[in-house]
Amino acid sequence: MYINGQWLTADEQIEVVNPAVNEVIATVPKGGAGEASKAVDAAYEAFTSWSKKTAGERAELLMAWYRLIDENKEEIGRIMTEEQGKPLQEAIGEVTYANSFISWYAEEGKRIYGETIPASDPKKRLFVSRQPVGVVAAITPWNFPAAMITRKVAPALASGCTAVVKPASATPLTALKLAELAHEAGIPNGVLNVVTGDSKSVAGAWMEDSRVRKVTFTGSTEIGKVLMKQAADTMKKVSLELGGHAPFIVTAHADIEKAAKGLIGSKFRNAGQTCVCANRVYVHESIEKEFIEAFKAEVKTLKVGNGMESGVNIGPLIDKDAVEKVQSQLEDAKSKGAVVEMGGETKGNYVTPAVLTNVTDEMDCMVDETFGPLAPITVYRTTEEVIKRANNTPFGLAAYVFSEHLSEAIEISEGLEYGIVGLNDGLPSVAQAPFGGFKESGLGREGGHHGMDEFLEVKYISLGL
Ligand SMILES: NC(=O)C1=CN([C@@H]2O[C@H](COP(=O)(O)OP(=O)(O)OC[C@H]3O[C@@H](n4cnc5c(N)ncnc54)[C@H](OP(=O)(O)O)[C@@H]3O)[C@@H](O)[C@H]2O)C=CC1
Ligand SMILES: O=C(O)[C@H](O)CS(=O)(=O)O
Repeated sequence: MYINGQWLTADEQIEVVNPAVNEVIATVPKGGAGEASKAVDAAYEAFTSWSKKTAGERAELLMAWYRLIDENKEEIGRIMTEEQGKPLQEAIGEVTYANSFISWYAEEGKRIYGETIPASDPKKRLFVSRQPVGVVAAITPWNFPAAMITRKVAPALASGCTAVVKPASATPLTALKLAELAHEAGIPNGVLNVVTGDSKSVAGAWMEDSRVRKVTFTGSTEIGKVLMKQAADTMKKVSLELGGHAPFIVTAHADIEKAAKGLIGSKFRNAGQTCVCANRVYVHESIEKEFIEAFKAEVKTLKVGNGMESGVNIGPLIDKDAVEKVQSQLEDAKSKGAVVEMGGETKGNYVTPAVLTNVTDEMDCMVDETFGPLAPITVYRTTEEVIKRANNTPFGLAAYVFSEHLSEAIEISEGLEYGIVGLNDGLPSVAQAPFGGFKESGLGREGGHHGMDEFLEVKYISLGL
């Protein structure tokens, strides 16, 4: 654990397992409520001086961190592949993606503008400023061990906030490496703290602590709801990036090859373990066979294996529970009439990319988040039908539409109840754009100037002359 610029241990340890080979590769301290509170002490103490630095001074330190991360991206990538499983090139790509939040927010921190408001009383002047909220608690998932941390910590620190971070227990090593580089970059003690350990004890202590003014979480909707309820006791600001169930719509006017490649990118990134992965595919009946053949041809090119091997596209899932969930959805779909066109074989934590056809909305994979390499394809007939079916879910994070017909594409995009729409684009996530969901996919946005607002309080100053 990295608290107040110090590396701390604990009596108990948490084992870190390489999902590719199911072997323990490291242990990290199992912190609890005591360490959690110590981290808040440090962050609270550091807040005064850190928030009084100029945005330019904070930006310089963030960019020093950025440069060290960039210089070490291969090493960080290897750490990530070994603890999370994603192929090395994809892991290095995530480090670059994670770093883009640091560089983007280092600059954005210099643009936290206020405003003056014309007074209705000539003897008054009205001002509005935006100030850092204070100590931020960030709780992050295992599927993007670097990006889900910097997507929170970069805007928090750039705005003048300080942070306490609890990474997923499955993937703490990446977080600790990022902390080591932050220390080396000269980010002052207490500004960034990383506590590894029992999530309920660590997060529980943070949620009860009134000094923590903001909680930002990425993970399951189930845990997001727990945190939202806990936040109410001390009225913390809340940002939640939760589960998804993305529809992927291929219309009669789609560029078939572009759609097939777009689905490969959306569905099989991180072996299907992202909250914005296509989870159900709706293909217009008129192009069903043509699209399925094009998609299967692309799937055949995917290589499954240990992420450290060159040329591997699909690594292992995070653990056996994840494999069992995919297997369960596959068996359920088959029992309800789905045809397995290819894939779905399992060995250890590996699952070969599966393509299902003859799918109906009653199958579990069309309702529950898969978080694995399973592509269920169903057909639709009208635009009205597909919008209705695509929206028939409690989730609302990402959706995809492939159509070369402008008015059709706009009509569907506008009709979808989702925070992110990939229009002829299977990979929409970038640092400069707002990422977040409608409905039970979350609250708030990360990325872009919207993502900075999550760490700011608006203050109105009325000056009597
Ligand atoms: N919208 C988005 O951007 C994303 C959403 N997700 C969603 O998250 C799920 C998969 O990720 P996964 O990591 O398993 O999600 P979880 O919600 O189980 O875990 C996320 C984080 O929350 C912690 N946590 C678990 N239980 C509690 C608790 N009771 N109180 C406080 N913190 C807790 C975990 O710690 P520990 O590891 O120690 O248990 C981990 O750090 C999927 O539903 C996926 O869709 C995932 C990534 C991105
Ligand atoms: O954890 C996730 O799934 C990420 O939010 C997806 S993305 O931002 O990397 O697209």
